Amino acid sequence: MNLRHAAEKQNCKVRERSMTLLKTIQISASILSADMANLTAVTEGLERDGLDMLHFDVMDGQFVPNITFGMPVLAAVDHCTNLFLDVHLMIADPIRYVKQFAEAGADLITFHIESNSDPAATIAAIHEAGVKAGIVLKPNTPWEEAIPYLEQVEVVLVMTVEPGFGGQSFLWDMVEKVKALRQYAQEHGLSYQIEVDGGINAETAPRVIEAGAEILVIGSYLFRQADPKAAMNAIREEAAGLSAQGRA
Ligand SMILES: O=C(CO)[C@H](O)[C@H](O)COP(=O)(O)O
Ligand SMILES: [Co+2]
Repeated sequence: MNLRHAAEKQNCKVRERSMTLLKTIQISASILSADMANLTAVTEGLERDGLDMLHFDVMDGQFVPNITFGMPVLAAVDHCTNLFLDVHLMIADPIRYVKQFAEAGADLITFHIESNSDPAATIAAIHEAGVKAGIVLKPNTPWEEAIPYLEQVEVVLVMTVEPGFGGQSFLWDMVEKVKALRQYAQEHGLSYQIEVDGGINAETAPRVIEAGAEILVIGSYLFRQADPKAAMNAIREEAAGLSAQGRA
């Protein structure tokens, strides 16, 4: 019995898979900072609060010096939520696991360009599995290394901390990388969305939005909030204000 079949036996509602990213600014909550013992309740609460996506940080202890969770956790959450599932693979040779993460419910799979799988083949495998594909750049990887793949991907994820751990401080130099990727998309008529991940909070969010980011991964900041809905709305209002001023 595969994971999807097994999870369907649970008494959870079946999620309608959304294959479109509709809103201008989307918030993807990194469950790395969530109360893992109460993941279903946390997910349901955030969905009610208007969250757009759930971000799964998959770490293997090889590509990054930390180990988190894999397909079984994704499959269990998939069958308890309608939220879009954003899977960030921080693993060696990610192409090996594309099919399994797709079967477990991923809507978007992002993988590191620095990993040892061929990026073009990995993007093709993700698309073949019926899932949106994205490439991830570590802070020290120049944005230009993404150029050969930018026509193929739906998302480019700019790491704004070193991958491996939640709760780190935002690397301000990454704002220029986001700007460069936004400018390249405009100049070449490309439609990839820019996602940022690491150290996003009320202070850093406006700066990355202004630079051109559309998907914000928020972990520790969101899960620290007494009122996550108010925190998400404040960031969206700030984004709307920047947009009205022509700054985003
Ligand atoms: O990919 C990640 C770490 O490798 C996490 O998604 C990221 O760090 C989010 O957590 P926080 O908002 O606490 O920085
Ligand atoms: Co992440």
